[in-house]
Amino acid sequence: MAVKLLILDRDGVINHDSDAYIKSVAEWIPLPGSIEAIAQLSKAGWTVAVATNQSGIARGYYDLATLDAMHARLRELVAQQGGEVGLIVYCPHGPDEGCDCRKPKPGMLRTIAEHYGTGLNGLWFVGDSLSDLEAAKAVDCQPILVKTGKGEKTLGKTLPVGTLIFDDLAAIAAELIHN
Ligand SMILES: O=P(O)(O)OC[C@@H](O)[C@H]1O[C@@H](OP(=O)(O)O)[C@@H](O)[C@@H](O)[C@@H]1O
Ligand SMILES: [Mg+2]
Ligand SMILES: [Zn+2]
Repeated sequence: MAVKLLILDRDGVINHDSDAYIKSVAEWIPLPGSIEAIAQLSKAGWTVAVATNQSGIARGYYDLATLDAMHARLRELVAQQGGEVGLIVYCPHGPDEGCDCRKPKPGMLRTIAEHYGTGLNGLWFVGDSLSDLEAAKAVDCQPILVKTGKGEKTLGKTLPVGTLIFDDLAAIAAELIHN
């Protein structure tokens, strides 16, 4: 039986993104339909995990307490709709630190798969940036591009072979729940 585990990028997929980074809970604003989509998936038996680059920590734009508060808010909103959010993994490092977790490296995807005791092959990883899709490809996940956030801009780039494209997270939930 296929593992019902969906991995999501955060900024630009779950919530609005900003070139000025998302620096506070007040700036962390869900995209239309994203909370409902996560709740519906959860109630349909899917585990929804998150893998997010958060270089704003390394850059000093916000601290870990603020980042945790954003994720508590996400969990609270999904719980209000009767669903739950699974493991949230973030990379707090800057681009020049050479860590193993910053996308396009697949370290966070590996962490999530190990946490749930599953392989990565074919797991859907949903992102709005090319680095998300490249991370997916690196570990044989299925790269999924949404047009929200930076997705429209990413559409203009050369995408990994096999990338599937959806308008938004709601469309992905509809596809996974009803097929
Ligand atoms: O989309 P996810 O991975 O959830 O998070 C992306 C954020 O960490 C930020 O990533 C930054 O990229 P750099 O980290 O500066 O290259 C910029 O793209 C920001 O606009 C964006 O808010
Ligand atoms: Mg993103
Ligand atoms: Zn890292």
